[in-house]
Amino acid sequence: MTDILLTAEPTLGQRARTALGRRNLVFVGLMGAGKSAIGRMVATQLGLPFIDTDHEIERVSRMTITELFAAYGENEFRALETRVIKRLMRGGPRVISTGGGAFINDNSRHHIKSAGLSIWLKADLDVLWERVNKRDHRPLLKTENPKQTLQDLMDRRYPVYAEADLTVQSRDVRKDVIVDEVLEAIIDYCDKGKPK
Ligand SMILES: Nc1ncnc2c1ncn2[C@@H]1O[C@H](COP(=O)(O)OP(=O)(O)OP(=O)(O)O)[C@@H](O)[C@H]1O
Ligand SMILES: O=C(O)C1=C[C@@H](O)[C@@H](O)[C@H](O)C1
Ligand SMILES: [Mg+2]
Repeated sequence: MTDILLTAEPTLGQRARTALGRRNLVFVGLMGAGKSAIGRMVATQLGLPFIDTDHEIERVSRMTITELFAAYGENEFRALETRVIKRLMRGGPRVISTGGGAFINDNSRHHIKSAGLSIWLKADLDVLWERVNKRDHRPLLKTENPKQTLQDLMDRRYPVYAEADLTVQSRDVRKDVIVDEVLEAIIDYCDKGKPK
């Protein structure tokens, strides 16, 4: 029994955890990419706490994101989002899923880059649309043509998300497939530059 334990290979999650070290792992990408769902599962595999910035903003403000946008507008929301991200990046390591616009904001992106390994969950329009059109709690998509709005956001934001350290393609496959690809990507990225 003891022999089996001593010779067991580390799991993908354990290898990724070692590679990550003290850094936070920060998920970025558009609404519906899977930052919250995949982020939570990755945190479990890494044995790290998970936090979602949208939830944290709602907790500290005691308002929903929709109420915040309606009462104070997007600029105030972004300022609050930056403060929350700055605070979260000081602690850790943990897995942090950000709201869709967080990495686009210069200040928030700066804080993320300074203390985190960022990972972009990239998805094409049809995958995103299929996921977000079922619920209507996203203020930026309350437009005449939300699918076109999503396309416009992709056009504007994808060049900025591309600045993330890692990219994993989010698509219509089981979530654990994406989780494993995230863990592999962390290991590959952190092993780069190490002598073989
Ligand atoms: N690989 C996947 N296969 C099927 N469904 C998925 C997959 N990844 C995520 N989903 C589902 O898509 C929906 C949107 O995912 P999620 O809420 O995690 O996106 P998000 O990136 O956090 O979006 P937002 O920026 O709006 O918070 C959820 O219902 C989630 O369960
Ligand atoms: O893409 C965005 O700008 C947003 C995404 C959501 O996660 C929320 O943070 C909010 O609805 C704004
Ligand atoms: Mg989310």
